[in-house]
Amino acid sequence: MKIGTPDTASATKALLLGSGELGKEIAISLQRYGVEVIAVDRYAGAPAMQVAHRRHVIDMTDAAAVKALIALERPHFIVPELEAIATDALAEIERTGQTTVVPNARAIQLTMNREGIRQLAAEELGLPTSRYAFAESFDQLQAAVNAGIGYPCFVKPTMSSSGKGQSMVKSADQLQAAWDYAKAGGRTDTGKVIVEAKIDFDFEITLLTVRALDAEGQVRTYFCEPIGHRQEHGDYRESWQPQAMSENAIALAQQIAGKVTDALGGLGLFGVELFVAGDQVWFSEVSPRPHDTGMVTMASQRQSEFDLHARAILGLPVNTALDRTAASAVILGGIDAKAVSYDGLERALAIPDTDVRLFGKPEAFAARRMGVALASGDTVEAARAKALQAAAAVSVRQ
Ligand SMILES: Nc1ncnc2c1ncn2[C@@H]1O[C@H](COP(=O)(O)OP(=O)(O)OP(=O)(O)O)[C@@H](O)[C@H]1O
Ligand SMILES: NCC(=O)N[C@@H]1O[C@H](COP(=O)([O-])[O-])[C@@H](O)[C@H]1O
Ligand SMILES: [Mg+2]
Repeated sequence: MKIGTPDTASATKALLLGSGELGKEIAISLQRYGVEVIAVDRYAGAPAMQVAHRRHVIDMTDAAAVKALIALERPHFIVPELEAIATDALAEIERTGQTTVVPNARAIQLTMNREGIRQLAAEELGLPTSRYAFAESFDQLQAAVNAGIGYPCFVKPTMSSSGKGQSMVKSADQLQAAWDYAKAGGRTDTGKVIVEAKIDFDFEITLLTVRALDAEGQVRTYFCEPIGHRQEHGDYRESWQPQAMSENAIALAQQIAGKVTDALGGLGLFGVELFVAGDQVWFSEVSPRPHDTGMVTMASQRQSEFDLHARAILGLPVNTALDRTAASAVILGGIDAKAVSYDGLERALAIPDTDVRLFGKPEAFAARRMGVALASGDTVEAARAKALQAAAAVSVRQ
C-alpha cells in the first residue's frame, strides 16, 4: 500500500480502537511512517488522543457505534488496542475487504475471550497449559476444583485484562468470594469464569513475536529476546529484557509462540505470555497487539514493540534485535483524583540511564497505571534497581 501524506485524501489512515498508553506509542510509531491516526476510546483526553490527528469518544462495545465511526472515517487499518470492543462489528467490516483489521478479526475475537484462546491453544494445537475448566455457576466451579483442578487455583472472568476480577484461591473457604469477584469484575458478564490450576513457575515471560514480511514479501515470524516480569494482583509492576533462560526453554517458548501466532495469522506483533520452570514451558495467554510488559522495549530495542507493530502492519521490514539490557517499572496513581500533577521527576531523572514516560491520563485511580520508568544497565539487576528507584521517586498529586 502506498503511504500518503497525512490529512490528504490519499493518506493511509489507521483507526486505533483504544487510546491508552500502548495506543499512544502505536500512534506515534505509525505517524513516523506517514500514517494518519484517528484515536478512539470511551473517555476524552485518553493518552493516544493527545497525539493523534483526530479523536472520537464512543462506546467501543456498541457494534452500531463502531460501524458508524468506521463508515465515517473509512480507515485502511483498524488497530485494536484493548479487548473491550464489539468484535462482531470488526468481523463484518473485515468481510467488506476495504479495511484490514489488525492482525485479523478472528484473532481479535479468539483472544478477547479466555475460552476462545484456550480452545485454540490447548485443545486444537495441543500446547501445554495449566489444567483448567469453565464454570457457569458456583456449583460447577466447586465441582471442577474438586474434580481435579485443586488448590491453589486462579479464578478469572472469561473476559477481562490487567488482573481485573481475578483472584488466587488457596482453600475451599475462599472459593465463593472468588466466584463473586469474578462475576462482578469481568468486562462483560459472559456468565462464565475460568478456573486454572496454579503453575509453580520459576519465572514468567512475555515473548514478543512479530509476523512481518521479509525481503521476499513472505510472512515470517521474528522473536524478540524474552521479557521477564513481575505481577501483583494480576497486573504488571516491572519488566526486564533479556530474561535468562535455558536453551531448551527458549527453543520451546519460541515453538509455542510460533504455533499460536501462526494459528492466529495476519501481520503484527503479539505478546505471548508463558510460564517457565526449568526446561518446561506453559502457554498462558496472548495479546494480538503490543503488551504492557513490552514497554521495556522503548529502552532496550532499536525498534520498540510499537515500532515493530507499525512496521509489520505496513508491510515494512522489522528487526527485533536487543540493543541493551533494560527494565521498566510502573508508576501507579496512588490516589483517586482528577487533573493531577506529578512530583519527583527531577529526582527520577537524576538517576543515570533513566527515562520517564507519563501517559497523561486525565484521571488517576489508586491502582491505575499513570506512567512508567525506564532504565538501562550493565545487568538486569542494575537496570531493575534504577527503574524501580526512578518509579518510586515520582508521585501523583492533586
Ligand atoms: N494458572 C496460573 N498459574 C500461576 N500464575 C498465574 C496463573 N494465572 C495467572 N497467574 C498470574 O497472574 C497474572 C495475570 O494473569 P493473566 O495474564 O491471565 O491475567 P490478565 O487479566 O489477562 O492480565 P493482563 O491483561 O495484564 O495480561 C499472570 O501473569 C501470573 O503472574
Ligand atoms: N494489560 C492491558 C493493558 O495494559 N492495556 C493498556 O492499558 C490501557 C487502559 O488503561 P486504563 O485502565 O488505565 O484506562 C489500555 O488502553 C492499554 O493501553
Ligand atoms: Mg496476562
